Amino acid sequence: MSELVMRAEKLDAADELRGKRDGFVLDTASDHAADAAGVYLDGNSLGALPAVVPGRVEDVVRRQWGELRIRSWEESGWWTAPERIGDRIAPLVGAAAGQIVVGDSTSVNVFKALVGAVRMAGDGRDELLVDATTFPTDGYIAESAARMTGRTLRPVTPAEVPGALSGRTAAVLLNHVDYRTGRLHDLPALTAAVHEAGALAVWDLCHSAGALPVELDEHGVDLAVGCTYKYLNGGPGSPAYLYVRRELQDRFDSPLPGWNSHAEPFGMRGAYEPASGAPRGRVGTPDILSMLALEAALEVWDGVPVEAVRAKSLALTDFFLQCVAEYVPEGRVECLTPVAHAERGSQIALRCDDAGEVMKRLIERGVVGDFRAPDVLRFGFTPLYVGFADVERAARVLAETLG
Ligand SMILES: Cc1ncc(COP(=O)(O)O)c(C=O)c1O
Ligand SMILES: Nc1c(O)cccc1C(=O)C[C@H](N)C(=O)O
Repeated sequence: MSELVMRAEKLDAADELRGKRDGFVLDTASDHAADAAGVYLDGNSLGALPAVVPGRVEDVVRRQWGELRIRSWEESGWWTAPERIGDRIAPLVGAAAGQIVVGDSTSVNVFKALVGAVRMAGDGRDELLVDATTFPTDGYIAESAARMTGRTLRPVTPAEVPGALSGRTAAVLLNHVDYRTGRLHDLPALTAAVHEAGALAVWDLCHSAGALPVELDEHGVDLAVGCTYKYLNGGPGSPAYLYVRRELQDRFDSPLPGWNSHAEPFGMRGAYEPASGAPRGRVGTPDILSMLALEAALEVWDGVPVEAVRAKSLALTDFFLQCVAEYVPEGRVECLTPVAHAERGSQIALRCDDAGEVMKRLIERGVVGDFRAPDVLRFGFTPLYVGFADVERAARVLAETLG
């Protein structure tokens, strides 16, 4: 047995989150060739299925919808689900209750948050800064938000943000973890710099929530958005969330003031009067089936401290880098993810010229990561269900695939 295989066994034996894996539906050895039983390293795109979800969805469909029908808006708690589930996500992102609402896609929430931030910043500030390296949807929406609010959009890298801030800056949209490289940005320092300039900080948490501590309240983040289908395992297209810091809630002027965000939705009034608190971020009728699947999925977090998840995440990515260094011939791949823990999220991105082909072959052998154009192999490590033996096997199969 190789030294790395033995090391993986030891690390797995000492892993306090080991038992959490049983709470997920994952491949077993019999699904694949014995030497490459499914290793799922794509939870940074779509989290695996928590075992409690199918039964819950069945109950929501058959009993809550099929039998209770319209009564379920009250009796099954459908109407209040967006805030209730927001409060379930809150501790995972360091937020006190009452500040997060779940619903719509991340893209839609980026729009609400950015336009809301610009409106709160006031008329004198005519610039909007956006992370130039962002996942494309954030950039597209920021461009539209700037155009609609009459602001100028300035794309800058996160490192350039402090130098780009001025009295003209209304708001800044940043990513906590870069979707491509897995680089973790300094949320406390960047938020403080944005505040120093008198602007609002809006963070996209898609690649950090559920993988590492976020501490929104502690660092005074103004608004934040995130998806729930990656490290929160809510399922394909599960609803996203919007955080508006408590002190800003009364000033938040949503650009999508649908009837669900009205102070009295069933008053059916012609004049709009916004609800107070987190419900002000709602728009229209919530997507109950996805929303309640997410609520069930979040049960896997019961009793799991985010700090333990972070510690395991770093141990997994450290071990992957060690295995890659050991198995893959030098120079064949280039690691784009920072080695420093303070700068690393929960994924490793490796650059190689034939990345698209390599990922295809890896997936054929049961090691599932993903390819991001033009030349990046991405491997996401979800601490709740990825183990150290998986990591060793993935690196070994990668080396064999690279030839
Ligand atoms: C950083 C980031 N923002 C936004 C999105 C997606 O937004 P949406 O949920 O609207 O598809 C993703 C991934 O799809 C992402 O990685
Ligand atoms: N949301 C996705 C989808 O609907 C299809 C395929 C992939 C996704 C993703 O989430 C991509 C992901 N945000 C990324 O970091 O690349």
